Amino acid sequence: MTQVQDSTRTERREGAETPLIQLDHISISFDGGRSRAVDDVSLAVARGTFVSLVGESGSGKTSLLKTINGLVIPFSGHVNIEGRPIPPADHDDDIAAFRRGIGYVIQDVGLFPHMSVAENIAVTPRLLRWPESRVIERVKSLIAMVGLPEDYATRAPAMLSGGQKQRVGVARALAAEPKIVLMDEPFGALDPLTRDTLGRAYRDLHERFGLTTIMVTHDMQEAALLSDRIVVMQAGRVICDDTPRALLTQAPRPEVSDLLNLPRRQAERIRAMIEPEADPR
Ligand SMILES: Nc1ncnc2c1ncn2[C@@H]1O[C@H](COP(=O)(O)OP(=O)(O)OP(=O)(O)O)[C@@H](O)[C@H]1O
Repeated sequence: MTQVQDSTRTERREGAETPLIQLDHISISFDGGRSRAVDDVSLAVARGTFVSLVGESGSGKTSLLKTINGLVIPFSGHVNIEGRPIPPADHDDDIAAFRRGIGYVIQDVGLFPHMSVAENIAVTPRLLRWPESRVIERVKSLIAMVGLPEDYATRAPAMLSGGQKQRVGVARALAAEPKIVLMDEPFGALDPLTRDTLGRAYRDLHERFGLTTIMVTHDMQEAALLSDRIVVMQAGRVICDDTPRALLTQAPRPEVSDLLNLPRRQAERIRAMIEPEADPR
């Protein structure tokens, strides 16, 4: 898990079958077409792949992510999941059912404050009218899988730390056995150690459940350590789409190098504080 993901695994997956998620020439505009937050982006994601969307603030990552669960409607272009278009936004029941099939984890996890941890995790299975025994079993196993003690099931969200809330958020997103999980800066508000631990725990769940995950992150190290594929966006366009290994070993364009090299430059600056003679500036 702490290793850079092997590119051969991704290539095998990418070639194996029809993409689970297909974005074709997606453009997004919030002002009726005068400007574009996302500009003609196409992306095919094979089943089982973990993709990170990275890029500077305002580059269109969140907007693009939200087209996959229909929270943002593209100005032009098509989104297909398993070869089918997503239901129209005005078909309330269809779009609600469709969204229940996609896990969604956001930075401010948005747990229902009046519900316990277990009740929060159970929301979607109950909406889907799972038998209660199955709901209870699922909640119990997810609480264990995300690394929370069993007796936290009855706690209110207000009694949890940020990292614990985020674990509940992950459990809730996985509760109804989605095939696809979308994550928007899921671990962004956490301290670096918790962030690393939770990221690796999530990657294990991604493998275990055979998920297809798309994660927006600002952290290139996190993207490199967790993903099979990194998509770099700039000003609404994709400027790079490759495996972490390829990105780290080949010479990408300068905008991408800047993002990739930041952790190394920071490490060098810290080293220079300790050993002034090693100052790279
Ligand atoms: N609901 C909205 N209404 C108007 N403009 C929006 C809306 N959502 C996003 N935008 C604009 O679209 C552009 C892309 O925003 P988006 O949130 O997708 O970028 P991002 O790469 O996810 O940024 P960040 O990393 O800061 O979250 C920005 O210029 C933003 O201001």
